[in-house]
Amino acid sequence: MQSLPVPSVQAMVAATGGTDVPPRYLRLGDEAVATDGEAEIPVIDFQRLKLGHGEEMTLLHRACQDWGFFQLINHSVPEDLLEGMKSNVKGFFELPAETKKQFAQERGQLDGYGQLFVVSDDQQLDWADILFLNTQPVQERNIRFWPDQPPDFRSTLDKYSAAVKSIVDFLLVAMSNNLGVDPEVIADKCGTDGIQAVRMNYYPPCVQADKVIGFSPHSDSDLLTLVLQVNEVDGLQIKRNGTWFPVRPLDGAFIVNVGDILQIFTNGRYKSVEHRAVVNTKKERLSVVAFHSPSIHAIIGPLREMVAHEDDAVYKNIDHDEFMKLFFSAKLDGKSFLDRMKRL
Ligand SMILES: O=C(O)CCC(=O)C(=O)O
Ligand SMILES: [Fe+2]
Repeated sequence: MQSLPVPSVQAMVAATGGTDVPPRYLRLGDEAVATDGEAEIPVIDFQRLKLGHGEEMTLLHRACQDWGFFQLINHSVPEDLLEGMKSNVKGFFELPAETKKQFAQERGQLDGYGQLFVVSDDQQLDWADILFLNTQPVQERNIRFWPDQPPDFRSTLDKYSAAVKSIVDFLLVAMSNNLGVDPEVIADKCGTDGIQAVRMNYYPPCVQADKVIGFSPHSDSDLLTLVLQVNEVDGLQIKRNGTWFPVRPLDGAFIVNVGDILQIFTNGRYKSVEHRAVVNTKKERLSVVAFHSPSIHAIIGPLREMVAHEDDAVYKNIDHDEFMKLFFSAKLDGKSFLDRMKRL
């Protein structure tokens, strides 16, 4: 795994609340967490997509261009695997703090329990109950940080991550076809060492839920993110045309976010989605978020096939390694990070 900038003491204290890892919410002040009605979020049926239905392909293309976001009706991950993943994640967060701390992140690394990857004094912390694990490439796994409790946590995450990755691989081929790009182009960027990381989020309830934020507005830095909501508590919101909308996941559906790298690869044709998470006054909320990125050795920049003339490139070319370091040292602030990737 690449090493990250070493966090300042101030950032570390902010990130961990000292030696403990207590829930600690970021107050919003007068900024409201209110949303505005419901949005008709695109729903894509994975089965129909696999069967090559033209309508579903068109829907997918529109969703990526206009929303950067859709729900994916899942027909591929078996129900018992989804349920197993949910119960293992719940089980982990219910363990005593002392037990969870055995899997605490180490400085400069991403894997493990906690928020040490908050490396900038400027990047405010939302809350601290996170377990982040690199799941692909397999040789980059740091099993030392994979909980061995509940007992089948590791084997379940192993199966779940493989199942989710194959959905993403399929979606990237369908998207390439929609864009008129040879699917091999993105496949080559991922190579045999495309990155997948799974972040498990636990948002404790907060009596002043309307005055705090669970996860600050941001877009994901990757190609595609698949989110699984673990319990019945909603909290994810997306921003569309300047307005925040709540997301109510359909039963058995994944939420799919277009990430910044896909926006960059497509030179802005596909748009990453700005989103945030709010919390509940009485109930905790849990989510499992799987991020998918190219190989760490790939160049991040507009694909040649997406740029008619060199001058049309909106974004610069940057090493993935450097891109990640910049991302993890930046403040979570809507889509401002992506703006910094623009050519001058
Ligand atoms: O908890 C959620 O639903 C979303 C979390 C999120 O956006 C993330 O982990 O990047
Ligand atoms: Fe996110």
